[in-house]
Amino acid sequence: MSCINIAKKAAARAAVDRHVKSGNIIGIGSGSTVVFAVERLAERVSKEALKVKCVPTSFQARQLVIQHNLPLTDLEIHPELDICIDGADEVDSQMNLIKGGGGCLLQEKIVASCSKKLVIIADYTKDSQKLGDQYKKGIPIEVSPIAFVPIQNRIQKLYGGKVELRMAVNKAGPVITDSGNFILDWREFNQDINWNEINTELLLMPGIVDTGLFIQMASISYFGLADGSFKSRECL
Ligand SMILES: O=C[C@H](O)[C@H](O)[C@H](O)COP(=O)(O)O
Repeated sequence: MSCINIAKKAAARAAVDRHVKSGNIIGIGSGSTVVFAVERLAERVSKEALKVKCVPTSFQARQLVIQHNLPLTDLEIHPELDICIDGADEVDSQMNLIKGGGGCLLQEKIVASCSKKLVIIADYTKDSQKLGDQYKKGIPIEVSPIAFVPIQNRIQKLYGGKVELRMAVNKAGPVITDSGNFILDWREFNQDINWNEINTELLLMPGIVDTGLFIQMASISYFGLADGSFKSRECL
């Protein structure tokens, strides 16, 4: 296993072992790190007869839950969750996150907002002082397809940097999210920005469905290290 995967697995196991209890309704995030969390959850369910129900945050998460024979539920049946376990593309020193590198952010944010606790699992490369220190692919912004050009122009004019439409791989045209929208990636932004203010301003722009900025939503982050150990950071 690569160092990165060893680290992802360590963070995922720590989160599942420390936070999941029998009876929990759990939000299942998206991405490659969450795969290790679902594996560990399935292991605990079979070994400890742990009773849990899972709310997926994406098509990928739903498939993962189904493949591991974990009980599925949704926000209509369980609008309040005990915990949501999810990955991140970057975590800053204030526990602000960039998410959506894999195209999932809207459903992740909704499920996280319904959870008592958002637990982030990530490898050591995601642990930053400031957003943009290490993650260079930009801040994902989910937009209604008809609005992508006006939003692109408005963000560049107001805040600078470069905003690009995310293009699909193995399909002509843009990435379409699980909710049928486009994704803009905002790169080369000013890192000393007040993310809370900017996020609020972005969310007020008609056409922006949501942003990959998760401001002060996470309760704790687990960062796996290359040797299989981990460290954690809690929200102050
Ligand atoms: O769109 C994807 C999600 O926000 C992921 O949670 C995030 O990109 C982290 O994914 P990974 O665990 O693969 O680094």
